[in-house]
Amino acid sequence: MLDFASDALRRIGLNNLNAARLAVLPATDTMRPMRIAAIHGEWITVHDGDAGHQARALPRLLASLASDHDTLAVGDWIVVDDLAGEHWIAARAEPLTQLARRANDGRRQVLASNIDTALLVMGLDLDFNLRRLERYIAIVQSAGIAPVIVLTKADLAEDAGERVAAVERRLPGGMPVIALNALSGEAAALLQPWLGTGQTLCLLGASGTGKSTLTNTLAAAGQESAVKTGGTRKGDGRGMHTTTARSLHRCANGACIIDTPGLRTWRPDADETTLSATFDDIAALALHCQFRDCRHELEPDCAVRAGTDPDRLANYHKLLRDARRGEQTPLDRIAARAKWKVISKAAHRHMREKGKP
Ligand SMILES: Nc1nc2c(ncn2[C@@H]2O[C@H](COP(=O)(O)OP(=O)(O)OP(=O)(O)O)[C@@H](O)[C@H]2O)c(=O)[nH]1
Ligand SMILES: [Zn+2]
Repeated sequence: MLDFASDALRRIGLNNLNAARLAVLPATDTMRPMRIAAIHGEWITVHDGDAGHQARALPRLLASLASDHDTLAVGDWIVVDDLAGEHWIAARAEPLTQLARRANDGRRQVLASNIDTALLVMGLDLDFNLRRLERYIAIVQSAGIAPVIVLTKADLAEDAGERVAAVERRLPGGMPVIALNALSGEAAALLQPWLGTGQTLCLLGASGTGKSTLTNTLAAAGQESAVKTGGTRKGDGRGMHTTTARSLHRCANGACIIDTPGLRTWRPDADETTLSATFDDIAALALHCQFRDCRHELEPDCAVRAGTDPDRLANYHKLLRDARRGEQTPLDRIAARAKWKVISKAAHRHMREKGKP
């Protein structure tokens, strides 16, 4: 039986849903539940809430994941076995969420697992791009992760109020939009609703928008509250560490932040394939379309149109168009428009001729 009673695990993000998925894994007395905190090739840093350990994954676990086009990722909950003094990852709990992208070689690459909330960080100063923000939202939501829009540098921007209003107008109602100064301790108070025990967050956004600054501020707030409540740690005597193990940071009220190099360098507007990867359901249906190169627009016997919510499909088409446009040069764009003109003229002519007696 695995032991989940430990507060230490809660501090690195264990919640009831994850615990339930860990509980169904086959486990022996020598196994302990832990979380993946960093991956460097074969060696994986696993954390038990008190300390990090270096571990490797059992080959049969890797093989079974690979056969499902899946891999281990930072944030995964796992059970670790102690075999002759070495740590081995024996099993992985089915992740609640996975943020993935399609690698250059076409393989699915999981960037992080079990993230509840993504803080989509955008600066109110220079980096202000609503389109990119919408793309982050689409990808994050399609992965089952809740987006929270965080507009940093509220202290620097003169027209902050106007820009916040512009974001709110553009996004669907009810989407949280928080403007703040990432350097100020106040940031933790504003984000309090998403920082509860057992919550895991990640920060996504362009370079220089304040992700590190905000992570440090939230982690420091966690430290303060631990001191305030008299929280001392038994064991290794290293004191309360904010950086748990490279990419897993503890913050206020028991939430934690995943900050891996993969997430840092990932951009939602990278390419078309990244985007398609987040619409796995469409990719799966597309295998059953009559035409191999079906675009799921007007083609006959399209399995995607038959099996997908029209609204979701429209959104998918729109995001793809945007992605392509982002990759086009101005000349490409003119050529694409000219091509459409020719096609629509031909279609009109065809209709007119068909209409003749
Ligand atoms: N005044 C002010 N400065 C901020 C705020 N947020 C970030 N900064 C500053 O902006 C600069 C960039 O912030 P970072 O936290 O390094 O940005 P980042 O998103 O982590 O950038 P990368 O590491 O390149 O991805 C730093 O000099 C911060 O001090 C803010 O809300 N107000
Ligand atoms: Zn189709």
